Amino acid sequence: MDGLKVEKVNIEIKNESILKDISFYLQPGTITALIGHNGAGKSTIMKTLIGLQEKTSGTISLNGDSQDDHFLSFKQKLAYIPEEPFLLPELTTMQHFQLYGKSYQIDERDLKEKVDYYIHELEIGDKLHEFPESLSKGMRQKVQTICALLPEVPLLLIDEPFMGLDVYAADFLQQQMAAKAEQGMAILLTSHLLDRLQDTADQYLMLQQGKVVDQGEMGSFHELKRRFAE
Ligand SMILES: Nc1ncnc2c1ncn2[C@@H]1O[C@H](COP(=O)(O)OP(=O)(O)OP(=O)(O)O)[C@@H](O)[C@H]1O
Repeated sequence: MDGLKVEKVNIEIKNESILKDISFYLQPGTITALIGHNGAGKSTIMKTLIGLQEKTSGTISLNGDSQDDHFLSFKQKLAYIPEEPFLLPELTTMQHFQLYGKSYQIDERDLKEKVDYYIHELEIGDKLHEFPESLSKGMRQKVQTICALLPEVPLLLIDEPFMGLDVYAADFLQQQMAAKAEQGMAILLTSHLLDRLQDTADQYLMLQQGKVVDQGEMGSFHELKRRFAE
C-alpha cells in the first residue's frame, strides 16, 4: 500500500514508556501536522521514522517497504529536516548538496537546476563555498532545508520547519510543501506555530504524553486550538 503506515509503535527509553501504541496512516499527497505540548513525543516519532530511535515494538512501512526488513530502501524513500540543523563541519554548502544528490541518485543536470533554483529563492547563492561554521543558524537551516527538498521521495518529515527561518524563507518552504504534496508526496511536520499550521496542513495528529489522542481535518482547527490551549 502506498503511503506511510505506522502500527502499534511503542518506544521505551531507560525503562520509561515514551511512545504508547502509536498508529496512523499518511496518504500520498497530504500534509499532516503533528501537534502536542513540549515533551509530548513529536521529535521521538520523527527520530523513530528515520531510524535514529529504535522501536520497542510495532511496525512501520512506507510504500510497502517495512522499516525492519528493508531499511535501506525505506530510508531512500524519505527526506528529513531536523529541528536543529545537522551539517557536516568538513563539507561546504555545495558539497552537502552534492552528497544528497549522490545519496538519492539525482541526475547531475537535474541537481544543478534544483540547486540553482533553491539557492536563488532562499538567497544563499553567495554561501555555496562556505563551511557550516561560518554560516548563521538561519543559513544552516536553509542549507538543511534545501538538502531535504532536493530528492523526489514519497515522504518528507520536517521537525519545526519555520523555526530559525525568516518570514520569506518560511513562506517559500510553505509553498514548496504545497507543491510537493500536489505531486503526491506525503508530508509530516511538527510546529508550535498553530496559525502557520492552519495555512499549511490538511490534517492533524494530536499527541499527549506519548499517545495519539485525536486526529482529524485541519478544518476543525478552531476547536483544536481551543482544546490545545486547555
Ligand atoms: N534520549 C532520551 N532519554 C530519556 N528521555 C528522553 C530521550 N529522548 C526523549 N525523551 C523523553 O521523551 C519525551 C518526549 O520527548 P520529545 O523530544 O519527543 O518531545 P517533543 O514533543 O518533540 O517536545 P518539544 O515540543 O519540546 O520539542 C520527553 O519526556 C523526553 O524527556
